[in-house]
Amino acid sequence: LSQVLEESTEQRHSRSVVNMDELLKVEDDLAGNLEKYKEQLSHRAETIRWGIHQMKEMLRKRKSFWNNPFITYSLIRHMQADWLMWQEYLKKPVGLEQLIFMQSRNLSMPREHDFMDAADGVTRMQGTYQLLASDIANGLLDRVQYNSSLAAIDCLELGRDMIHQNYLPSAEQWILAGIEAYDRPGSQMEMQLLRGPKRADLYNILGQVRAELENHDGAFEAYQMALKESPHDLEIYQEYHANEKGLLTSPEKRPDTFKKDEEDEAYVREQLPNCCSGRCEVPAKLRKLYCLYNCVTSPFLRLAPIKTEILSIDPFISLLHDMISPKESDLIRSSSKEHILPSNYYDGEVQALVVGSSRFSKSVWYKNSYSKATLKITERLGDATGLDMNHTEFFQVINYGLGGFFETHMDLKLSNKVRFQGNADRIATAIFYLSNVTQGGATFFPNLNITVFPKPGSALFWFNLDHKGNHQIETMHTGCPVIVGSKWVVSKFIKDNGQEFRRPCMDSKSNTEEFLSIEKLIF
Ligand SMILES: O=C(O)CCC(=O)C(=O)O
Ligand SMILES: [Fe+2]
Repeated sequence: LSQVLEESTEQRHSRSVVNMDELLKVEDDLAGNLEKYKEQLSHRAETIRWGIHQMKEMLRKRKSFWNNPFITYSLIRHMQADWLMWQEYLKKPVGLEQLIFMQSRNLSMPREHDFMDAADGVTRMQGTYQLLASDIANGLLDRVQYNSSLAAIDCLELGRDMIHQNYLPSAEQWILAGIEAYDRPGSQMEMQLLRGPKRADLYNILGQVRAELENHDGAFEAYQMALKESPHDLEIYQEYHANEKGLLTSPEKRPDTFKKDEEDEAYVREQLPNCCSGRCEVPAKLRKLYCLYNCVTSPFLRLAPIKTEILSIDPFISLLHDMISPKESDLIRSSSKEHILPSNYYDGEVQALVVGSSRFSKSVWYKNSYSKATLKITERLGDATGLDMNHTEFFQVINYGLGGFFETHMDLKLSNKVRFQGNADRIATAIFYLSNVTQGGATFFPNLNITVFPKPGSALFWFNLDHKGNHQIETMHTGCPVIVGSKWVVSKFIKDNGQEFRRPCMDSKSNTEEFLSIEKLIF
């Protein structure tokens, strides 16, 4: 439990963009701190330059007037005292203050798991939207070209992450993208050359990956290139030599493994549905659906009907428009920033709440009465759905960052067996969209091929249970990875206990007079 608590209170920088401004502030402070170090160094260089100049001047004079007693005196004084002073001066460290400042910021710096989270975000995005490593590295994301790119070191680290997870074909593509990044203008900066990786390092790792993939030809070629870049590197030479021998002993090569294998590149494709991009065909039965003004589920709606799009009739899924104003969205987003923590979920295997890999986001729960904005949207949701908002769970404000997602799941908590013993479950779900997402981040129903892209102000609403109280398995859904942007949603789970008079249990849909819930629109 202590581990869970510790994990959930940690920053987990990659799981949301909410605290990105804090991170940018730390980066800004650190750069300022380094600048101070630079100034102190230049000041010191300036002092030394001045000192040398003075000494040379004096030396010239002393050489010409060496027999002058004053000169002799001053030389002795100088040699006895000034050089001691210089020793003290050189002993005085430069940058100690800046080092202490840097160390004081260590706690707010991203940790290794943040870095791994970020790498996971990129590969999840890559897999879901079927992106090529070289495209991502060049800023081409799911057919949209951005004015940004990854440096060789970023590609290499992603390649290493793939090696670590044993996804070698994908690793190969990332390393190739890294080699390509080297040839981009501006990439040969002194700092980059100093920090590495060197081109030879990239070719060397490429050789290792290809050898592992039993692509000996390719490995040999990579080592050759590595040696060309760094001819005196013994380690590379040994690898090269080993492969040369390997080639001689196994003449039957497998040239096809050397080919760029796009299938393998998107290795995580299976983990998430591949229609997050919304380009999949919608089933025929969903194509003829319609929109209408709802003025029936509450008397207030006669004055202010709610624009409602029916996305599916059975199970009932709808998109409700103008459900939350920009001002209310802003209020909820800004007030949640200080409370939001890495999202957790119940893991059946360990029987505990965990901050794990099924959800990459940050979130916080709020009562209906938390603020004016939550009170208002509670009321509006009650009006729009006809359900009793006294029987709901708290609102959950969620923010998704880089590659942020919510793995495919059902919102239900109980099995059919337990549900009918009087325990409350989630009869319906509403997801309010509080922001635009530049790219990606749809809510997707894989069993129906319905993809809903966040539109600020609208709310997605569906029933998780049918009229007899059974699971509606088709309502299984995914929060698709965000490609670019920040996704803000508020979810609301509506309990079944308490809705008996709004959405009564029924055997057939013929008896609908007493029906108050939103399905009244379609029956
Ligand atoms: O963020 C989304 O699109 C889905 C969120 C969700 O499924 C949930 O909160 O249960
Ligand atoms: Fe959900």
